[in-house]
Amino acid sequence: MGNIAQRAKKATPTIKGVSSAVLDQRQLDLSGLNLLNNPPPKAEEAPKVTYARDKLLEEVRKSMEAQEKGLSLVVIGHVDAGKSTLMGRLLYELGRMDERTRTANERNSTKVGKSSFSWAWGLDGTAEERERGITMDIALQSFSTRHRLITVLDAPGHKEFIPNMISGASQADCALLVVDASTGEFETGFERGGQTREHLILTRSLGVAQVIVAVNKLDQVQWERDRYEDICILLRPFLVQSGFHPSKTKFVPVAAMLGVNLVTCGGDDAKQLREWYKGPTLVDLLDQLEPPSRDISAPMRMPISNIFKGQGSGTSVSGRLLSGVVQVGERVRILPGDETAVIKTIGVEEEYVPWAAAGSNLTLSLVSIDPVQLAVGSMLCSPADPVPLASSFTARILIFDIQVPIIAGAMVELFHHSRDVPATFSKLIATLDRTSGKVLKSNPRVLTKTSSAEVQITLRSSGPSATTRPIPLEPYAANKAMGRVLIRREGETIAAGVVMEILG
Ligand SMILES: Nc1nc2c(ncn2[C@@H]2O[C@H](COP(=O)(O)OP(=O)(O)OP(=O)(O)O)[C@@H](O)[C@H]2O)c(=O)[nH]1
Repeated sequence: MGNIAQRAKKATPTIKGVSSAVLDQRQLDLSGLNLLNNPPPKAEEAPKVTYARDKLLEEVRKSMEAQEKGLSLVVIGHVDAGKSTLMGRLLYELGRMDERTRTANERNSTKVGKSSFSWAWGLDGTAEERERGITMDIALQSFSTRHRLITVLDAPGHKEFIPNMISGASQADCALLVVDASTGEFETGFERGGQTREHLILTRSLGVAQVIVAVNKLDQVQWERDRYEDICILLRPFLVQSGFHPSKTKFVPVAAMLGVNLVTCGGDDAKQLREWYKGPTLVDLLDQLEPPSRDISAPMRMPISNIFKGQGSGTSVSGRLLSGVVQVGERVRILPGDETAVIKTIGVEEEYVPWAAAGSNLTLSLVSIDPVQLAVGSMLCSPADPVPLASSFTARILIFDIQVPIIAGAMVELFHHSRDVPATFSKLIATLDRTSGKVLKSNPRVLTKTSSAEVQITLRSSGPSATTRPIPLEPYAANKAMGRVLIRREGETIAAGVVMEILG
């Protein structure tokens, strides 16, 4: 959880329209999350809500119309494609990283003999990440373009961190795929087993429909136009096959380390690129991303993706608000379990706010709750409209390019937002036509690669003594963001699907 916790530690939020006396108290609360010089614990008072629900919805609608259009972006791609470098350099070019931080990053990365990672230094937060030169957790940053406020989730490229990547992609509206144009490197990432393919399929399966492909490290191939175009030609059909509409797929040539064509295509380093490229920069493309529609009138749903336990001054949780609205003082139910908590503060983008709407990535500090009741993967929801708990359900799934076919009884890992639980394909109900969804065969014996099927999935206990705990899950028809699942087996993603019916 390094990065987000660090961000909370660094953040000194201000509250729009709130007096400084209140601000001080709230700032104290935030520093309380990080336990450094905490004042002695005090009994927590639960604040009261400000708005009646109708008034709040009205307020949210008004403000959404007036606001900068916000969206969250997951940065995906094969290990070492240059994702962290690209984000570090982009933040610097946009004035989100100051010169002092940049020099410190450069000095620190050189000190440990990893000077080529200096741009990634600020994003790859933990000591282990820096030592290994890879991203393990999801780093959260934000920046503004002319028309958009973009929250960035920098996902780890390394194969063993795919579960973190799933957690990142399930919080995103759009994706930035970084590919390495160097000779042989694009091919390695794109081969079976490379993360370029897997990340794209996963991201699309989790509902992300727009993607920008940054073809990076063009300096390594002498800025060759042919190399850039060959990569686009190889990727286009694969993107369509993975379910990205061509109109929602954009390509851009860049060299992240040199800062070429991120914000501008000026300067000496970009001279060779300018000879043949006259198109938009990366930021131009980011600025044109379509903001997604937000489901604000649906019941509140927020899966917990991180927890920061305080000593005395409450506990904070972070995650994406999938649907609905929340406000300070509101009581929320935590599922699974019977507990409720009261929202004391809402942090969005290093600012405290009185309310937040679907689509925002939030840090909520909670009171009137014993922190042991909170777990990563638990769901916060409105007490009046709790999420159903499921230990068995039917789903329509799309099977990936697997080598070992799936049979009834196959043991798998089920991923739903930040949660993963052991499960079994308890029944193979039917194979389906991939396009029309019509039943091709009832009760099939096996499911083979790239087929579509309806199956029954049942959770199982993780050990002989453990009992199976149902998880909060909803049919896709009731709540799109709540009804998507991914299925993995032995470290490989084998299928993605949508929940049809909760059986119990
Ligand atoms: N020549 C060149 N090297 C680059 C460029 N962008 C990144 N690199 C180098 O590529 C290496 C990997 O960069 P990272 O940004 O750490 O890659 P990543 O995709 O974030 O890697 P993971 O976090 O491990 O998935 C570093 O040595 C960078 O300096 C570029 O535009 N040109």
